[in-house]
Amino acid sequence: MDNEQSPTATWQAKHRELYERATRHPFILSIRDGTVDFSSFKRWLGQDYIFVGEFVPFVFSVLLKSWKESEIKSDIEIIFGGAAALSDELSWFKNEASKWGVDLCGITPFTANTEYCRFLQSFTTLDINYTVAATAFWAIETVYQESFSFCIEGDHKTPTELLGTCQRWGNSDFGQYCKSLQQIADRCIKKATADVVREAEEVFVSVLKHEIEFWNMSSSE
Ligand SMILES: Cc1ncc(CO)c(N)n1
Repeated sequence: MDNEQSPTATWQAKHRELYERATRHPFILSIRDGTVDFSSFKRWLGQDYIFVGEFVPFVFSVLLKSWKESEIKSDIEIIFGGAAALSDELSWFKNEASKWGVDLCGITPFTANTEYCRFLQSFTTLDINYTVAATAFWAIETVYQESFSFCIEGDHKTPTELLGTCQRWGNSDFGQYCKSLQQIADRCIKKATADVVREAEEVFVSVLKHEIEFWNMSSSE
């Protein structure tokens, strides 16, 4: 894709170092090379279940904003698809947790998770505009897509027990969905005022930082 046509691709390049730290984190690399500590994986699983619980109102708020602000019907359909998939995602977490013996009721969120969830909550107010929220949504999904697809690409040694997890976010349909979210964000950004564009870029950077902290939290005690 031509970078001039895609503001988000420009930001991915401009913030390359941060982007790589989010999408090629040591935790992800340890899954890919098979050295991952399963207790870290279980910690990630329990924490991410809490995160996804907060992600539900976030995604629905993006859906509501697109309903109100976007004249493009396909935007609404794509975001609605993402929202509708969350019910299945929460069931997946419950099922996966029971396989690993993780008790989802007894989990307290760690600081990095609480802070990320608070960040998500800040988007649900109506004064955050669609462009900024759509950028955050795209970035959040894309970090997981790029991270987990790397674990099932090429010469990986990802443990069999973790393949399902990696495929959940790493599969090519999810990749296509992320590309659709990117097109939505790009189209909004191109039409936005300079202030909104600046805010969207800041939000992109914040998502990367929160994702890095989330991986750090999962992989260390
Ligand atoms: C922390 C985090 N980021 C992104 C996603 C993707 O939905 C997720 N489930 N959790």
